[in-house]
Amino acid sequence: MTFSLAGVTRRYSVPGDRPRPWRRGVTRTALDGLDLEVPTGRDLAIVGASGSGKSTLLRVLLALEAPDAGTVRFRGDLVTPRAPGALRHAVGVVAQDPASSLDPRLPVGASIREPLECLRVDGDHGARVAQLLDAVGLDPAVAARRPAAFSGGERQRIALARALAAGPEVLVADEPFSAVDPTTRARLVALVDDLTRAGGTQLLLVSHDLGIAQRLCADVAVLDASRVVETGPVATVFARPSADATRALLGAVLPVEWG
Ligand SMILES: Nc1ncnc2c1ncn2[C@@H]1O[C@H](COP(=O)(O)OP(=O)(O)OP(=O)(O)O)[C@@H](O)[C@H]1O
Repeated sequence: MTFSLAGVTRRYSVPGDRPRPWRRGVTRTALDGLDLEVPTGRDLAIVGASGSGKSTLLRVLLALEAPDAGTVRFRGDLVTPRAPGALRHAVGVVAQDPASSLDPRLPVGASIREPLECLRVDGDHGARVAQLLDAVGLDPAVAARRPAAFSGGERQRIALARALAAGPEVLVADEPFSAVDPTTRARLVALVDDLTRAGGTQLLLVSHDLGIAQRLCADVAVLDASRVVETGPVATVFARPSADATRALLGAVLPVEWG
């Protein structure tokens, strides 16, 4: 198994709605005894309504946050924020908001180079940055520019280049195609497909778009109210959903009509 999550609960304390001095903190349960197994080599899409816990699941799975209860294992080993083990080296991450993963003060070439330096990857880092920019369809000469000089779609390409820089075994991507127009999105989806296949990289994708989930992943996990309610091969789950939440997601896809 690449990841195994057992009985994972994650709660947040947030200020209540009432004005002071009556305000009391309330607890929000983002993950509630969640179980999930991610077999090695099977690309997995995580889908679910807004607020179902998808981004929290990724943060806990990446050992960026500790669960309040339950365990997270990466290739059989227990991982925590203090002891992430092999996880940090093996996984590349594309955040929901590409702007947030790129330092606005750094030229994008330096941002892409950073994981190569942090993980002490051998070889000519300048040549690797040029190769990565080329692979995501950008002119290597743009390495000297800062993120503000790029469009949203270009920043997503740069974030992808950075996530793939050190040749990760797993790419974890949280809604990486959300901030772009449909044509750019289709190009980015094809790019992720090509680059993960070429590098033998396993993909773990959070997406609101069921079509993209189906295009890129073999398996799907459906989240509802802080738990995984259904998992299996995408084709089977979408053709014969067993959970109400899956049926609701499938029913909410707007058909395109023409002619
Ligand atoms: N840092 C936080 N502090 C307080 N509450 C949080 C925090 N992060 C998440 N939550 C709450 O946990 C629940 C799950 O949030 P999460 O962002 O994981 O959902 P999601 O499925 O990724 O949603 P979306 O599809 O809208 O991104 C929500 O009720 C959210 O408000």
